[in-house]
Amino acid sequence: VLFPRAPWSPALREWDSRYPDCGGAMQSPININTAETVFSPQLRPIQLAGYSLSSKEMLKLKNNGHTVVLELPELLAIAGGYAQQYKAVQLHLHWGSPSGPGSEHTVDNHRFPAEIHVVHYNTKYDNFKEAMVHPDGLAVLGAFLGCSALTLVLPLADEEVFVPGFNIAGLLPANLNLYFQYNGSLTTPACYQTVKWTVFNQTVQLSQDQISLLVTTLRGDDDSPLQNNFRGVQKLHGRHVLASFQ
Ligand SMILES: NS(=O)(=O)c1c(F)c(F)c(SCCc2ccc(C(=O)O)cc2)c(F)c1NC1CCCCCCC1
Ligand SMILES: [Zn+2]
Repeated sequence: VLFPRAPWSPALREWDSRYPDCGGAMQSPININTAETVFSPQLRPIQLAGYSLSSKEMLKLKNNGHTVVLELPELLAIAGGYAQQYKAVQLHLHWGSPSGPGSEHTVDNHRFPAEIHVVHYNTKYDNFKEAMVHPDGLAVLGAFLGCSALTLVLPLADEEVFVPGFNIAGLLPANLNLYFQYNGSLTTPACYQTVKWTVFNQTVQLSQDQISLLVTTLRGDDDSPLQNNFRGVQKLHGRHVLASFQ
């Protein structure tokens, strides 16, 4: 296991003592206060390469006790919007419960039903384990999941299933030009402060029954329902959030 099981109650401060970066000054997620974002016209549209996978590719979908993870082939890459090349590692979700939303980032203190993270690593490093400890090592594309129709294959099984490849770009908003960008961290121990975050402004639509199916079907480590797997928002400590739009 890469990281010991991260206890999801945000109240637990034990992360900081066991993982010093978790108490650092560049932590994620954050609340994005749109009145304080800095419009940066030099931010180019995010471009995805290799995201449309043939159904001959089989992808492992697993419940790792904290979230549902879809492992991605390194074919997928960010081809625009970042200064260096990043290749995909995996995507996973954060969600709430039948009684409340569960995105990790908030916008003007609004929490969305759920949030998808597509994690990539900088190809100047040999692999993501090497990359994740370097400040320019990781790039995560985050998108808010709203409520309307979307066909998202989710593991109803507890452990792992294989699903045929599909167009992973369909899990991200249609408009990749409107986004926020800031320097932050992994939102789970060891909270490495090595992530350049892109959070899209447009939400991706999911059907309500699929959201509720997600939050009630997956089981956590101790077989309790896996819900509210989001970390509380962290202080900016003087960081600026850039916006690709006004
Ligand atoms: N939002 S996030 O990107 O920080 C993130 C989370 F918030 C996450 F909660 C997770 S899952 C919790 C960490 C974990 C637990 C078990 C296993 C396993 O048994 O294989 C693996 C990982 C999780 F996997 C990730 N992303 C991973 C972080 C771990 C290693 C870096 C590269 C993959 C992205
Ligand atoms: Zn995440």
